[in-house]
Amino acid sequence: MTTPVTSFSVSAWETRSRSFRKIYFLGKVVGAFFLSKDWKKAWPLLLLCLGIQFGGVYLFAIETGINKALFDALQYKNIAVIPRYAIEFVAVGSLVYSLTYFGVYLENVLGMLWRNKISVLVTEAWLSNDRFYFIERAERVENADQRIAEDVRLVISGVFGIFMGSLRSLYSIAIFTALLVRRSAPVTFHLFGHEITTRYDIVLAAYVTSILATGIIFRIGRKLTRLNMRQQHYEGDLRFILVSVRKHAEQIAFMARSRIEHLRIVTALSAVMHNYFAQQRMSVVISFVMQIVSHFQRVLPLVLTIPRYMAGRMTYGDIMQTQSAFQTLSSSLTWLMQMYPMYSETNASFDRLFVLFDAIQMPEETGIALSHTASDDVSVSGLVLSLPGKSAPLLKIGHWEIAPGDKWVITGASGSGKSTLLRALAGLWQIGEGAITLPQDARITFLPQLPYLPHGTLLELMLQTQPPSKEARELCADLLCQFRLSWLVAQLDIGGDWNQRLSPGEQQRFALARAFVSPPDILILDEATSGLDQNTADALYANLLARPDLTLISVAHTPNIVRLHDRRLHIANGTATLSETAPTSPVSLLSSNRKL
Ligand SMILES: Nc1ncnc2c1ncn2[C@@H]1O[C@H](COP(=O)(O)OP(=O)(O)OP(=O)(O)O)[C@@H](O)[C@H]1O
Repeated sequence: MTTPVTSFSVSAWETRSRSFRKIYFLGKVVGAFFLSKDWKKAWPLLLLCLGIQFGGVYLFAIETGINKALFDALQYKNIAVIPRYAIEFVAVGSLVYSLTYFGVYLENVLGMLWRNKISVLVTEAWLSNDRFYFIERAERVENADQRIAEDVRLVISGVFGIFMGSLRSLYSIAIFTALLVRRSAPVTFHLFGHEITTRYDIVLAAYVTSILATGIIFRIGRKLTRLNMRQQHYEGDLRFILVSVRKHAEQIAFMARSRIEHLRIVTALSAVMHNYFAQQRMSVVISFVMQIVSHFQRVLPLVLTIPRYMAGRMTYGDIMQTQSAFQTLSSSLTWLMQMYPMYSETNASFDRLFVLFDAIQMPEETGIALSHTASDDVSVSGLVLSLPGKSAPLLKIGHWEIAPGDKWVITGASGSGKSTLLRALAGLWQIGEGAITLPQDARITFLPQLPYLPHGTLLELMLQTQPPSKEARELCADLLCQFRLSWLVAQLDIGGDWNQRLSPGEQQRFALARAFVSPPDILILDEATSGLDQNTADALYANLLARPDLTLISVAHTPNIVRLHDRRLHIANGTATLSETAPTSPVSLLSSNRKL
């Protein structure tokens, strides 16, 4: 049983409750950036962002004071001080706006650094110990790619936005509530038969209207949140279909399925469009309600302060300052209360990301012990391969010993478990029981039926992580010639999608050539020459068999390939039997094909 050893590892993960695991993951998302060696970048940036936020709110409060003084000077025709206040107003206003934009820039930088860190860690955890393979094979998580690319971004921007927005709103509420307390007057009203008197009429008006506005918007907004989430889902479905058409272009073209695919795309597009229209209708309603509320909140402080102005208890500047403070307080209160939709969207993304993380951390159900020893032999004993959710075993092998230089072929009917056995040897199939030991110092290379050729030049694809030295280039050229791809030597530096350009048989030859850039001690082939004609397959096998130190384990169906091996593991009725192969010695082939 293996637990992924990653920067996110935690012991006995599966024994913890889901809530614990979620909180742990949230702690990791925050701690992996702010408590890691990145703290030297993270904390100064965060403190700078907070300073700018608080400074901006504080300066805005000062700006409202200057604004008041300016209007008071106008009211009392005190012309001499007007230029000074006007300059101060422009200077402080410019500073507020500059700080706001600089703050947004810094927040974006911090958000991107944080997102990058978490994406790197999640990707590392996903790719470590072949977790991505087990998760895909068991179909445990859908669209892992989308979760890494999209949900990390949404979670970071959501968590950061909620944190910064809440602090800014709380500070703003404190400052502008204090300011409005000074402008408020006593008011008496009746509520549920009780007479209530408060000294803070303007403050009360701001809180009550904000709560009411939030209630209305929240009611309508819940539907919008659902529509937003559905939109993401529909967009994801559309992307998935388009990617799958691109990936399976040839199969679709041969099957003449383009009309069906077109219909699938049109249906997915239609779901995107209809949901988008519903989303837009709801957005218009919400914007309309918000505009009305905001107009009302602009007029309300005037309604409350004008009688005091008329009675000479307030200046014109007081009215202007009160109105501005009232609007800022209302929008801060409303923001704080409207945080719920943002929270629910962030929570939905967090949940999706957590499901992936959880799947990565969960150890595989396993009974097969794979270990590495100092022995040169590969040894299999008491092996039982099972399928998920099925009690009847797929395949049983009592004892199987593979000595260095052995050439084994695995045969059996389709679906008998040949590839599954190879997966078990590679540590990619652990369901069952028994033990497999592999030589610890041997280089083992597995070749599936079709190789993985990501975008790149042929030289990059061949060398993988090795540096492209002159010797390495010569070796690649020689191997391409050995495996009958001499025409590719001139194209070593050409990049592109070689999976598309090369025929399956050429891809198989390329994979064999690539395998010998770092020559393996044990080469395991899963029908890795199935796309070749008999002569070419024979010749390539002759090349492999001519390497006496190379241990070869091949899955093959064709008798000519089977005959080339000196030992055979045959699977029938769920049981493996070991034997020598037919007497056709590969030696004659070797002599005629020694140089391919
Ligand atoms: N992830 C899985 N979940 C459930 N069943 C699986 C899974 N992977 C393989 N199987 C089943 O295990 C059986 C053996 O599959 P395997 O690929 O090993 O057969 P094979 O002998 O290599 O077949 P072929 O010669 O056609 O390649 C098949 O019935 C297959 O459907």
